Amino acid sequence: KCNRRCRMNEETGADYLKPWQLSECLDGGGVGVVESSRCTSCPEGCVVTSFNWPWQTHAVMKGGALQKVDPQLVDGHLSYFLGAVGITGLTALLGVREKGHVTKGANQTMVVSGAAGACGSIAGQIGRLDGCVRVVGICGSDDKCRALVEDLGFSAAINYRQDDVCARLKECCPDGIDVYFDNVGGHISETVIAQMNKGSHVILCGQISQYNKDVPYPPPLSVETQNALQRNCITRERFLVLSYMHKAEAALCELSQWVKSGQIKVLETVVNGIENMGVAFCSMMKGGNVGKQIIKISD
Ligand SMILES: NC(=O)C1=CN([C@@H]2O[C@H](COP(=O)(O)OP(=O)(O)OC[C@H]3O[C@@H](n4cnc5c(N)ncnc54)[C@H](OP(=O)(O)O)[C@@H]3O)[C@@H](O)[C@H]2O)C=CC1
Ligand SMILES: CCCCCC(=O)/C=C/[C@H]1[C@H](O)CC(=O)[C@@H]1CCCCCCC(=O)O
Repeated sequence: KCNRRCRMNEETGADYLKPWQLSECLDGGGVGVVESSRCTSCPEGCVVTSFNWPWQTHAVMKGGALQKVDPQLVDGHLSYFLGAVGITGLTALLGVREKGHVTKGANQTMVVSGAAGACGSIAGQIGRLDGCVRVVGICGSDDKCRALVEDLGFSAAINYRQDDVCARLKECCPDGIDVYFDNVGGHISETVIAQMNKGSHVILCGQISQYNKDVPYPPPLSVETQNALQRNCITRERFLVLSYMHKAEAALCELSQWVKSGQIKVLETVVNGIENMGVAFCSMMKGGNVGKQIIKISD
């Protein structure tokens, strides 16, 4: 079994995230301020983040398990450390840079699936900043499509729940597709790959449409799509952000500058109060968020 609901299944084959345990506090990415401390490296008042932040209003945590961050990097907007200037931004930036082969002046077209989610909304903007002349997003509602084009500067957006994805891709990508940032997998990705140019590149970021299925990661493709990859010399290599953490510091500086200068716009769906954590989590699992899903516990 290799699905990627790593926190909600005993055996996923992923070694980077362990399942939540019954009767133990749930955890996830979090950021906050130290209220009192016996740790010299994390004194009172400093801002810290962790991938294993307990879902509590207050928590006693080991200093060694926390990463100190500089609020100036996000102009005080601390939730950005969980998204655009955190693991999400790193996934988008390093995914594009390591696997996308985006080249300025090469007249490339990028397609992003899951484009209005946390990673996709940043990845498309990075594609544009790095030199793609056209960036097309695929997502699940007209409101999300509007946000991609009007707020984030995508060239076009396709609502996969309503539009004919194949026909709309042909319209929006008249020169074919050179780079595909794939967050979702399944039939959407097979439709995109069928329109990819010779020597083009798939950034295999995630396959969220397949995560509830009992299939290996990455999930198998149809024979037709495998043939298209081979015939057109399309690369499709597995990408995991944790394999590139030695590049994180420089990448976070770059993301911070782009966010502070407004060249990257950040979308967040913010829900207030720890009592709404469960509702927000379930909404996120159904695509209810535009940009990063954030729960604000306190000021
Ligand atoms: N490789 C790596 O190192 C990492 C990979 N990831 C992967 O990146 C991807 C995006 O994660 P992230 O942006 O944080 O998550 P989000 O939940 O913010 O966004 C994912 C989006 O995918 C869309 N989606 C969900 N189910 C389907 C489906 N069945 N078909 C089509 N679209 C669907 C949803 O929007 P809608 O359907 O409305 O468009 C949703 O908003 C995931 O696959 C995740 O596993 C994340 C972190 C690191
Ligand atoms: C310990 C910090 C984890 C940081 C990496 C990360 O963010 C991974 C998160 C996964 C989570 O389990 C749910 C997901 O959707 C995330 C991505 C998993 C898909 C990537 C698969 C890559 C691979 O295993 O090759």
